[in-house]
Formats: sequence, C-alpha cells, structure tokens
Amino acid sequence: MERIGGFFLAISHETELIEGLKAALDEAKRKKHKILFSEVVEVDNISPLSFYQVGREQYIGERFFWQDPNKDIIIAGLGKVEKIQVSAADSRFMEVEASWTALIENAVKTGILEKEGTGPLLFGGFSFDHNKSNSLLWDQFGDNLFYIPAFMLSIVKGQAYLTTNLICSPEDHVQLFIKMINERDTLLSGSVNFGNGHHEIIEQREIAPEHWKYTVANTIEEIKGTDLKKLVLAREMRLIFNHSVLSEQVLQKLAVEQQTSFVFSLETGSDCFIGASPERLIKKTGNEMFSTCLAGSIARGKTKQEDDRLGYELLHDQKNLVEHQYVVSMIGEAMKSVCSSVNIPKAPALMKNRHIQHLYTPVKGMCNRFVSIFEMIEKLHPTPALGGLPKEKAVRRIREVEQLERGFYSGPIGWTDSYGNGEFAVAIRSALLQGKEASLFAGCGIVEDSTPEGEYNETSIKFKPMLSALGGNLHE
Ligand SMILES: C=C(O[C@H]1C=CC=C(C(=O)O)[C@@H]1O)C(=O)O
Ligand SMILES: [Mg+2]
Repeated sequence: MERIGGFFLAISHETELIEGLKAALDEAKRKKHKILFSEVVEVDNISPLSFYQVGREQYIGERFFWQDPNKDIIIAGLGKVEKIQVSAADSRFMEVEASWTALIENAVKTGILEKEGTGPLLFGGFSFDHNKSNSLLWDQFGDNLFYIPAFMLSIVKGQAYLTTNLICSPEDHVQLFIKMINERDTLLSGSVNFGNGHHEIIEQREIAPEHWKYTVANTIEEIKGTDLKKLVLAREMRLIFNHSVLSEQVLQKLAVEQQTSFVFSLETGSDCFIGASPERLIKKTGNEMFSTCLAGSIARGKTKQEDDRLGYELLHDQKNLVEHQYVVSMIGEAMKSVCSSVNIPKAPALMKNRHIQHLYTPVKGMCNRFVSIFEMIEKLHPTPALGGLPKEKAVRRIREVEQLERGFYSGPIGWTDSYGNGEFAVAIRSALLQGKEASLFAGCGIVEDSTPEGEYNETSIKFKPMLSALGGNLHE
C-alpha cells in the first residue's frame, strides 16, 4: 500500500480557484447557459496509473488512460463533467468538434494556461465504421464517445499537472466548490492498491478461424479480378476468466511490456476498451503535424541474429512493401492537402515492438492554415492500414464480409486539448473487457500476394500484446 499524497500543494491555490469559480458562475448567469470551469496546478510527480487506480471506487466506468511511446504525455482522467456523443453518424467527426468547440469557447480557465495536454481536454474515440449496425457487444460505446474528465493528472515532459474541471449552470451556487474540493480530497487521500486477486483465464477461443481463412482466400481472388487493391480483414478471440479483469492491472502490464506503443483505456459503464497500439493516426502540436504509416509485418526472432534476418527479410519483401506503400501514398496525399511542406522518407524503416516488427514510415508536415485534429481524422480514417484501397469500397466490403463487430477496434482513439493540440492512435492490438469476458481483435492487410495461412499466422502474432497482458497462452 502506498499513499498517493503530494497533492496538497493544490490547496494553496484555493483563493485563485474560488475567484475563477465565481467568474464562471457569473458568466453562466449572464449567458444563461452552462459554463466549463477548469483549473490547472503543478503537483508533485506521482504515477498516473496510481491516480487511475485510486479512482476505481468512485469513478469506475468513467476513467481513461493514455501514454504515448515517448512518454511525452501521459494522462489519466477520472469522472466526467461532460460526455460528448453525437448522433449524426455521417458527420460525426465534425459534430464532435462542434460540441467541443461550443463548450470550450466560453470556458473559464485559471491556474497554468496554454500547457499542452492540460486544462479542458476531450478524450475518447470513434468506431471503425459508423454504418455498421451496433451489436450488443459495443452498445455502451455507440459509434463515438468522448469525456471531459472531472479530475485529470497529466505528465507533460516529466512534469505533473492536476486539472480540475467543473460545469457551472446559471442556477448553481459557489457551494459547488465545497463539493468539488471534498471529492478531490477524498481522491487524493486514497490508497493505491493494485490488488492481488489476479484473474486467470479459463477459456481461450479463436472465433471461426477456418471461415476467416476462407474469406481471406475469396478476398485474394477479388483483388486479382477487380479494382480492389487491398482489404484489411480482422478476426476475434474470446477469453473467459475466473474473476472480473481490473483494467489498471492490464494497463500496468501493457505499460511495462509494450514500451514502443500507445497504451490506452476508455471505460464506460461496466466495459473497458483497452490496448497498446504502435500506430499513430495523427498528432498535432502548434502547426506541426505527424502521422505514421505502419503496415507490413513479420515476427520477432528468438535470437538477435534471427531477429535481424527477419527484419532484413521484411524490408525486402515485395508483398509487404506493396502493402506498406498503399498507406504511404494515401497518408502523404492527405497531409499534402493541408500542409505547406511534408516530409516523407523515401523508404520504410523497421519498427520493432515486443512481439512483432513492422515496416514504418513517419510523416511530418507543417500546416499552412488552421486545421483541426478532427478535420485530419476525417481525412485519414480509415487509412489503408485498417480499411483498404479504394477506401469507400474497402469499408463496404469489410462491412459485408467480416463476421465480427469491430466497434472501436481499429478506430481513432485519443485526445485534444482546448489549445488545438492533440494526438490520436489507431486502436489496434486492443480488447474489449466486459467483466469476466474479453474480446480481442487482430487484422491484417490482404493484397494480391497474400496467402490465407500467412495472414492467419500474422494475426496470431498481433493477438500477443493483449494476450500476454491478460495472461493468455501465446503458443510460443
Ligand atoms: C490491423 C492491424 O494491423 C495493421 C497495422 C500494422 C500492420 C498491419 C499489417 O501488416 O497487416 C496492419 O495493417 C492489427 O493489428 O489489427
Ligand atoms: Mg500485413
């Protein structure tokens, strides 16, 4: 057991906090609508995972976690002062942005300002395909789901910040402050206990692997005979446990084992979507933008020699190079449409993750005008690393032939702050946790030279990050 402590620093800012809150209440009364109030203070460095864990009792079902591979920004959010979930399916990216903009336009901010990843922040994601009818499996998520947390710990380049958010309505009173401080105090005096009651797997089952291979074989024929060039097909694995899985335990394992990936979780109700994705969709800081082309895969070797040989093989393999190049062309075009300069290396490099290596091309651009992160998501999603080529046809074929419900798997997941910075990853190497059950997802890019057996083996490797974090059998 460890005391979370260190937070009482925040209390010395109480006067400033009350002033800010009064300003927000006045504003709400004047404007006759709700106002978002947000305070940011520096705090002693503590572990965001401890913060997340301490919030279990009070905020389970309303927590999120984010860590980028560089550990430049780590965010843990607890509770929600506002949920954004829009119903206009075909314009969902722009609708989410509109709701977010309306909320932050009039926000009253106090304490530290303009710090990336702090203050009012929207965290959440979109499903892969808004046109696929939602199954029971994903009904808690819908086709988009975002939170503005009540309390948030951000570690930005090594410094910790605590953000406290509150929605003030015209009829609210400054008493609101007392409630908020009480909640924060309860939280900050909580004890960290990651729990010993570790879940164990009692059943591990691949869903319809033979049917999946059959679909891959048909898709290869379709690619050979039509204008379809590439199609990403996913499959599912189901796990059943003896106890409910605690998302903080899984996050902790992912953070240790998947150092080169984005580690994330998003809870809603009794469900948690969780994963460790090596693939960035888009990052925006100021007017710089970054995207990642990640497609083409091979196993890691057991020895350094074998690993180097496999890496060399991947870098020179025609099938994987073609699979990769489709992604580079598409992301390159999307970035060029809004950037004054775009930098794309001529040839892919290797990205080595714990269980797999990929062909990797980072893309960097300078925006030539104000472009929002949501506009970029709309342009990019789904890239041919998740959908296929041509884009619309690929999404339609996936909807028709894939047996599973992707839900948030392979969709954009991430955050944006009120200053226009943000980052979204593609939610692969992920699982949906539902009490004593979990659904894992893994897909791969089918091209003309694919084979059903080869792609089946590739997806088996892609299950490993989540399987390992959940204590599954890796068949090694
Ligand atoms: C769709 C997935 O991976 C994509 C990302 C990297 C490499 C891929 C590949 O080589 O097929 C996939 O396009 C997944 O992990 O579920
Ligand atoms: Mg592949």
